[in-house]
Amino acid sequence: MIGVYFITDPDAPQPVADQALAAARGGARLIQLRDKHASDQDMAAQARALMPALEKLGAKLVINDRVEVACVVKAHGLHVGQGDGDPREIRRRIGPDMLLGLSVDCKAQLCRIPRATVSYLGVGPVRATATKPDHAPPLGFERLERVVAAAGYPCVAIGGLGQGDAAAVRSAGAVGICFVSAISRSSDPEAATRVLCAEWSA
Ligand SMILES: Cc1ncc(COP(=O)(O)OP(=O)(O)O)c(N)n1
Ligand SMILES: Cc1ncsc1CCOP(=O)(O)O
Ligand SMILES: [Mg+2]
Repeated sequence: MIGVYFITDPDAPQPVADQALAAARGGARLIQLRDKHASDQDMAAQARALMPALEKLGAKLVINDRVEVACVVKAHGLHVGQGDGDPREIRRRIGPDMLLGLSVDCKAQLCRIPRATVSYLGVGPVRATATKPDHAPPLGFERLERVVAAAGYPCVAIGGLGQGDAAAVRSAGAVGICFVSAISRSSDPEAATRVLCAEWSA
């Protein structure tokens, strides 16, 4: 069970490091560092600074998109999308032990996943979201359930999710629920994460 998974938001009021630590203190077990504009060097420095503190809090750090950064900092995980490269080649580069997440936005993408490469799937967006302006058409909860049922991999739901959604995501069969703005844009990200974790565990 993955549980609550937080992705950092460089456009939110609080610094990314504060968001990540607050989410981990609030109970998120996976924290993804996502910044479309940071240099690899800045991303690696941010990751190196965060990893020991996150580990102490029982959380793992996942790098978004940047295979090289994930390798250099020996991150716990890497998350890539459909357009971010061949998962088999990415698995070869990161080695057998690092978590590898892959985004899926429809059932048709499932049969193209190379066997024994991916650790989990990020399925969504469930709803439309301003956090990712280039997102695929929203799935809704019914199609989420159908994708999860057909996946054959542990799935986390993502996109437009917030308080009140955990029960529907769990009943769709997902093993985790992923948030950006529900945590990053809260006035108290740690407290917001606690509420989301309590809902997930209820
Ligand atoms: C857990 C999780 N699921 C999906 C995504 C989206 O990844 P991607 O499609 O590569 O889009 P970007 O995040 O790179 O804009 C994700 N990051 N995390
Ligand atoms: C990165 C990503 N991939 C699909 S939707 C999304 C953003 C989700 O952000 P929010 O939780 O604020 O809707
Ligand atoms: Mg990507």
